Amino acid sequence: MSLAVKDIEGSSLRAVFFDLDGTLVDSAPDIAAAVNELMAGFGLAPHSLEAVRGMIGNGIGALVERAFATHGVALSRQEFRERHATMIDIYADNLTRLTTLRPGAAQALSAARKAGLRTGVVTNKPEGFSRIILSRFDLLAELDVVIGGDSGYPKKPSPEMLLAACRSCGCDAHEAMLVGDSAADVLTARAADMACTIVRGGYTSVAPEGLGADVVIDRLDELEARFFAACKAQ
Ligand SMILES: O=C(O)COP(=O)(O)O
Ligand SMILES: [Mg+2]
Repeated sequence: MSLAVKDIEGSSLRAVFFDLDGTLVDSAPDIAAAVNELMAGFGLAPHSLEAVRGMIGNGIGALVERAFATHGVALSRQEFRERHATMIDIYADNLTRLTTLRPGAAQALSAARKAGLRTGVVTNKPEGFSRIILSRFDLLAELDVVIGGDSGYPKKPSPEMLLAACRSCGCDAHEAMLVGDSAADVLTARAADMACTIVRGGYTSVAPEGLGADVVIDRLDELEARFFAACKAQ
């Protein structure tokens, strides 16, 4: 266990930031439906839900590239721009049709608030889409900050989005934790010198234990007893 996690278990935790896709929400079914509508438009076969889960986490652009590359199609810059725009249009109409909240997500956020922590979402998904999804699940009001892949910072695994979330919550990286589901999240937290917890069952091709996180949990509502309770006692 890293020094950072030992510290925050000792109640110096002031903020908790969550990844969105695969962490707070299971959005892969809507993303897969949109990707497959895009594929069909180009006469390409649909991808399985499992395959699409493996393409999520580095932004919609990376997802579009991977979806075509898996069919052996390399896109020119112009083709990429057009298909990315089409994907955005398709997905915009289907953000919460099949998407569900991951178990314990709402409980974890409200427990963090009750413990007096600042809260945020740091995701590679566009910020506007993220806000719509969070609002649909009544989570937007529980958040101090939402930073998306188009909010003006380099995407995860660059640490900038996470550091911007810290600034906006008035805390230091050592006083915060990132809760995520994938390698991108662990790399982002490491680059920001922040503790990282991974929740099982998200979108990762590597087993959660192999990602190098400080802590691995089964469900988000484990965060309360593990980390937030000590803050409440302060
Ligand atoms: O890849 C995306 O668009 C978003 O993924 P994230 O919420 O896991 O960062
Ligand atoms: Mg994720």
